[in-house]
Parts: sequence; C-alpha cells; structure tokens
Amino acid sequence: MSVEQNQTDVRSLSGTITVPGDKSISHRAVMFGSIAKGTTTIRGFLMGEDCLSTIRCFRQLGVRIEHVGDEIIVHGKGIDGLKEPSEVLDVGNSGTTIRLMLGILSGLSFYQTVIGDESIAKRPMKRVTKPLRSMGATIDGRDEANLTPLSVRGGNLTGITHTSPVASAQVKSSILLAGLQAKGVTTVLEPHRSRDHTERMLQAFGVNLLITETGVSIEGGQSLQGGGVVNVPGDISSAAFPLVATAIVPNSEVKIQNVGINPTRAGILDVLKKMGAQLTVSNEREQSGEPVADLTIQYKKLNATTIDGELIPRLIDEIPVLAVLATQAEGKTVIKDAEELKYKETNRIDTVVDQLVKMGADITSTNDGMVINGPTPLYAATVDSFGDHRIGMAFAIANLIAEGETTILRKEAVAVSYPNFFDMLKDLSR
Ligand SMILES: O=C(O)C1=C[C@@H](OP(=O)(O)O)[C@@H](O)[C@H](O)C1
Ligand SMILES: C=C(OP(=O)(O)O)C(=O)O
Repeated sequence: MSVEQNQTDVRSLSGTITVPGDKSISHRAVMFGSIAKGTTTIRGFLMGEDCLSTIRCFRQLGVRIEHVGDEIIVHGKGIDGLKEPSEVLDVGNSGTTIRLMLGILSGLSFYQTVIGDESIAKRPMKRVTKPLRSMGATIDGRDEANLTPLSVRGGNLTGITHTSPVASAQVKSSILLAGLQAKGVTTVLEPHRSRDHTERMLQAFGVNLLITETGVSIEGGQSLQGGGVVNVPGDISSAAFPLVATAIVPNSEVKIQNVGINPTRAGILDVLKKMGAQLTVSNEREQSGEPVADLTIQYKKLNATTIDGELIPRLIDEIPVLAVLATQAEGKTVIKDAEELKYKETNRIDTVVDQLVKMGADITSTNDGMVINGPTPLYAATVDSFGDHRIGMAFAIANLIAEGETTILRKEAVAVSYPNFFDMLKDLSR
C-alpha cells in the first residue's frame, strides 16, 4: 500500500502538456489490427495497464504484436488467423478488454477461459454474454454467465437485433464484433448514443455499417483490411484531471495539446462551458477519423449545474473528478441518470461520496447519482482509491486545494490509464 502526500505548496498550475493516448481507441486499434489482414501501425498508443492487458491477450491468441520505439505493430492474419490459447486469458482490471474480446471470441470455435482481477470479478458480464449466447455462442460462468471466470466456445452465430437498456459502447462493440462473424444482419439499439470509436475504426478498416439515430447494423461475413496507421489522440478522460485542476486552483492556466474531442466523448467540455469556465478549443482537426483539438483553460469561479440524460454516456468516466469540481462551484450541482457508475472499477457513486465527505464536502448520494452544494473548503484526510484509477486521480486533484496533509491509499492504480499522472501534476505545479 502506498501513499501520496498533499502538495500543500502548490500555489498555481501552469504549462503546456499532452496527455497519454486514448484508452478506448488504443484497445480497439490492437483488437481490430489483430483481426484484420495486414500490418497495422499504432502511434500514440496508451502504455497503461489496461491496454497492455489487451496486447497480452491477443498475443496469447497467436497474434504477433511488436513494440518498436514509440510504435505498436500488429501483424494481423484475419479473424481466422486467431489460435486457441493454451492458457487462461487474463484481462486484469479492464472492462473494455473483456467485453469487446468476448464479442470476438464468440465467433471462434475453439475453447477459451477468461478471467480478470478482483474488480472485474464483481462487474456484470451478462449485459454481453446474454446477447452473445442468444446469437449462438456457448458461454458459461457464475450467476448464469454474469461473473468471471467465463468459459467460451463460439462459432455458428446468427445475427440478432439487440435493444440495450443502457447506453454502453462496450455492449454495442461486443455485439457488433460478434455480428461481424454471424449469419445475416446484427443490429444494436441504445437509449442514448454511446462513444462511437468502434464504428469509426471499423469503417477505417473497410467494414460497412449502417448507422442511424438510434443504433448500428452490421452485415456478417465482412473482413477487416489492415495495412494502415492508427494515430491515437490524447485521452479526454485523462485530460479531465488537469482541466479540473486548472479550473479550481487560483491563478492557473494550462494548455493541453492533441486531445480527442469526439462529440460522443466530449461532454466534459459542454459542462465546463455551462458552468462558466474560461475554456478555449483551438486547432481543431481530424486524425485517423477522430476529431482532435488543443484545449486551453484558466482558473475562474464556476457555477453549479445539472448533469443528466444524454450527457451521461458522453462523460461517464469523468464524473468522479467533476464531483470534485462541483464542490468548488457556486450552488447545487445535481448528477442524475448515472446508475452505470455503480458497475465501474468500484461503485463510483459510493466511493466518490464517501471520500469527499471525509474531506468536508457537502455531497450526498442518490440512487442514480449525487447532489453537491458548493463552494466548500476541503480538508485533508486519508482517502482510498480502492484500486480504482479514476478515484485515485480525482482525489489527487482534490488534494491540490485541501488544507493540511492528505494521504491517498493505493495511488498506484493510476497506472491503469495514466502511468505518469503524478509527474504531470508535479510538472504543472508552481
Ligand atoms: O467502450 C469503451 O472503450 C468504454 C466504454 C465505457 O463503458 P460502458 O460501455 O460500460 O459504458 C467507459 O466507461 C469505459 O471506460 C470505456
Ligand atoms: C470504466 C473504465 O474502464 P473499463 O470499463 O474498461 O474497465 C474506466 O476507464 O473508467
């Protein structure tokens, strides 16, 4: 167990930085490169633990994946080129790896067992295993194939229309990847649009999709054409931490270059603007089919807001640090329609509320979110990430404005998505 002392001497933050590569796009680049025919080069890949788990699993499935200088080179031989692994596939802490990989494995006739860490063992998998079973895959596991370890024997899939009760890109992507290998057409419908990196990247690999307001359809039997380069933009979910830090530490100004601003991910920018933040989006461009820009933010007193409905899937992973932001905004911030937070690496409603209360925040949990009254001063406490990277980072940001010496337990969890997070904070601190 390790600790992080409060940076009590931080008076302001300033500088120009980049953040690590987008986690969602990095996972997909390895997976889609692995099932494509040809060599795919990935630049800006996130060397975080989750994405390294994806590389490890696809190597076990027989794909040659090299790490040369700053690039990841994936030598795909097509989906039929995947081989039965001799060992259990271990996804570590990564929900994206297990759910998307299950979609791929469901079309393959060999036998596999999939496990993850303690957190993965508690996260619901039925949201993908149920539709994948209905397509014809044989999947078993605890609680009717809801919990790991899961055993899979795939093959002979038939297309389905699946209406997902939640807006989840992991569910959508998993079913589309099975649909790629199924007879006929597979359609996924969702209540709000979830992040669309799968659709964008599948199209870049030459797959035809039908995308409508409410969902996506894929015709089975198509193959992916590799041979290209994927330039991964900076992760807006990682940029969220320096963005919020700058917004709440007086006299700060920070520029973050090369951040992905895909509208299905950029809800935090809308919220910051709504709260009155001094935020500039510049140098907008496109990179490997994804919109990218530079973000500049300055400290400014902010107003409370409501975060709900279609905004939620567009900023779901940013809610822990947005809760920290809300403690410093004038008025009552309401976060609702966010029950999905309960099914992440931890129950992020409980972990955020319990730890922020310890630091003196006026915050209460609700069934599908939280209510925060601000502004309130924060005080040092011993807080726990519970092994959840986003919680560890959110509390490191809270520490910047807290009085006294704070300790963050299990801070090393940040390596899941932002390996040099604490160096970044140190570099920006004045
Ligand atoms: O598809 C993805 O890359 C992700 C989708 C989201 O999860 P859900 O699909 O469960 O909403 C998000 O929370 C996760 O960090 C990454
Ligand atoms: C929920 C997250 O990731 P995953 O579902 O891939 O574990 C996250 O990164 O916040």
